Amino acid sequence: MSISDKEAQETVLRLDGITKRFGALTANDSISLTLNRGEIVALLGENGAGKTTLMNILFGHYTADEGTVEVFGKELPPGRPRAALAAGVGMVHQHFTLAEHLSVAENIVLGTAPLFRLSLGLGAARQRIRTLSEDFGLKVDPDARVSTLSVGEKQRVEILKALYRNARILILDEPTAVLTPQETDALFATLKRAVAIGLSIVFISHKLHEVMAVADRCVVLRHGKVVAERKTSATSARELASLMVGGDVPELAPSTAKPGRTIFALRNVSTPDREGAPGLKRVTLELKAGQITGLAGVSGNGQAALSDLVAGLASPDQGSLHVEGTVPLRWTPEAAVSAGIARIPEDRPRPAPLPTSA
Ligand SMILES: Nc1ncnc2c1ncn2[C@@H]1O[C@H](COP(=O)(O)OP(=O)(O)OP(=O)(O)O)[C@@H](O)[C@H]1O
Repeated sequence: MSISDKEAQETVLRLDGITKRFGALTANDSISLTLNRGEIVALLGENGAGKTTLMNILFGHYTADEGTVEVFGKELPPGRPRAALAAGVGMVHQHFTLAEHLSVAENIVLGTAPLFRLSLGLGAARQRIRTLSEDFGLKVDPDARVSTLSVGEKQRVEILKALYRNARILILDEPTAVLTPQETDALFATLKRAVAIGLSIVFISHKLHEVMAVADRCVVLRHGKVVAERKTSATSARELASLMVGGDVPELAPSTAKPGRTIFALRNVSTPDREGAPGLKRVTLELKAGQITGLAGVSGNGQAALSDLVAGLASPDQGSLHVEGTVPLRWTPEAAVSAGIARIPEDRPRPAPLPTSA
């Protein structure tokens, strides 16, 4: 089943003149946005541009000061969290909302049927999940316990959950942040299948090459306002970047600096696993003066442990840490600061964890 040109022109979601103020701050400033049937729209904007606020209004978690939300031509009552879901809008959050000890099928059905039915067997549900998995290329075993799944599989469960509730509009909040490149390709294949059969998608992302690969249209927010809207075929990652920041993005020239002496080193360092996050396993790394060292990896594979270690919030269990060629007697946040190390955390509003040892 594919959609006709006429159906493709149908507007399935219309946000009209949405304004939301928090005290003196206008987080959303008269935002209007439409999504058509069979379309993927990317919502772009720097941190704080107002994307989350806008989605919170769509899902009724916040009430807009001005403006309306229409889904399939019907205005949603403001401030009613279930209204968007009931109208066919599904959200796939960056942080999953699954019950780890339940199976995939139980998680998907949870909330759609009374609890006692869960224990009466999930025969029909399981079959429907299998059909949806096949139709959308979302491979996952309905009987697997969620705690045993990879991050990519958990995301597939979240998407299945929305589809099982008959969502015709999917909102994906930074869905590739936690995925490997292969999982990202598989997700994009799923999204293309979904729009080919008439679903519509809002894709929130900062990754411009991904937006260019998957979106039909891009809407750029800056300081709470829609500052531009482009067909993806008529723009470039460079133009989108400058629209997001509101100025030219300087061309990156290759560094001409010559690496100097080693100022910080880890030799065979291991740190304990913590709250489900993996620690480091025998990591060796050298930072030289005049050099930028990049760390590649999907989040959840030890980056947080490394960052905590460098900032003095953790000490090595095994192996050694060297600052300017010497091994500090005690490695604490104070020692790290005195060694000239500064840390800019990923999640600025979240307080830093307390040191695990010191
Ligand atoms: N509940 C709130 N109370 C006060 N200010 C808020 C609230 N929620 C958001 N803001 C402010 O509104 C502005 C827009 O924030 P919002 O979270 O919508 O941006 P965003 O584009 O989603 O950013 P990010 O990518 O970091 O999530 C920010 O300045 C933020 O500090």
